[in-house]
Amino acid sequence: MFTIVRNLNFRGPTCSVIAWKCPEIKVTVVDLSKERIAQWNSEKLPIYEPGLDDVVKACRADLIFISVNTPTKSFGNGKGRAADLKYVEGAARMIADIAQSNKIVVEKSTVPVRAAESILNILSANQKPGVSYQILSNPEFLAEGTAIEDLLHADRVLIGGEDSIEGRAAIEELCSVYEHWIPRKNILTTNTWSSELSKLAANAMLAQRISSINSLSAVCEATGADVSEVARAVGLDSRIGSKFLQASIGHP
Ligand SMILES: NC(=O)C1=CN([C@@H]2O[C@H](COP(=O)(O)OP(=O)(O)OC[C@H]3O[C@@H](n4cnc5c(N)ncnc54)[C@H](O)[C@@H]3O)[C@@H](O)[C@H]2O)C=CC1
Ligand SMILES: O=C(O)[C@H]1O[C@H](OP(=O)(O)OP(=O)(O)OC[C@H]2O[C@@H](n3ccc(=O)[nH]c3=O)[C@H](O)[C@@H]2O)[C@H](O)[C@@H](O)[C@@H]1O
Repeated sequence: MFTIVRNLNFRGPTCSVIAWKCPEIKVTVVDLSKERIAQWNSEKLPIYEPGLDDVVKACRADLIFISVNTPTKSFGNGKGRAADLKYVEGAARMIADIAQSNKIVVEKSTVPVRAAESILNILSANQKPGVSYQILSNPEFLAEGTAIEDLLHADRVLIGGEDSIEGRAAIEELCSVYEHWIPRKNILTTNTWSSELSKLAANAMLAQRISSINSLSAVCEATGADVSEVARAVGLDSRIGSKFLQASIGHP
């Protein structure tokens, strides 16, 4: 999915929040799927959605967000484990094809570390004269069901980029969008690989907590302890914290 925001490109809930918080910015979502386009055009989603062709042809974006799906590979090396980057690579080829001026390409999809390098390789291999690229990593931390709340009151926004004059300028450009509603102190800037890895590390640590409390719930059953009492007692330790300590196969 691409979204052009006064010359930027974004994903669903994120771009809705940007459209709301940044009235001077024009937000346009682009998706390969006609069905998705129709959904964005439906009454449920409050943003205007022109067709993919028009947007691609008129692509004057300065910032382009790649927020495409990164499913688990279903064949080849890493089958059943690794992320399939074919949609990310397809999006990069599309950008290389349409770019007429310098672009900041923002990697919003959840990707393996150094995916930004693959994006840059694709863009560089198809680079036109007078067009240069900066790649930023800006992982999404929202959870489904609380997307808007997570976006509006994000604990932090993470932006990773190249440590160069151009890289830092690109980071600043993206910071200026988020600063419409996120306090600057909550916008973290890092190098590209730290940002990519932090997203995977956050997901892994959240999963570990659920996994640990679920294991403890088996111990509770065997011993007569009550897992919610244990979770509360453990979570009140400020070093541990109370979130993500609900044992279950998935709570509502
Ligand atoms: N959904 C969530 O709660 C979160 C998702 N993420 C990550 O964000 C990324 C996107 O996730 P979702 O939005 O849930 O996936 P999704 O599968 O719902 O949407 C991806 C969209 O990208 C479109 N697309 C694929 N290639 C394209 C191209 N070249 N040009 C234009 N559109 C293209 C597809 O048609 C699809 O509609 C994934 O990497 C996911 O891991 C990260 C955090 C939270
Ligand atoms: O990278 C992603 O895709 C997202 O993955 C998770 O989000 P998500 O999987 O949508 O939803 P969660 O709220 O994390 O819940 C995951 C599952 O764990 C369960 N859960 C959660 C918390 C808990 O204490 N116990 C528990 O069983 C939930 O019921 C749910 O079934 C992370 O929370 C997001 O920050 C991240 O952006």
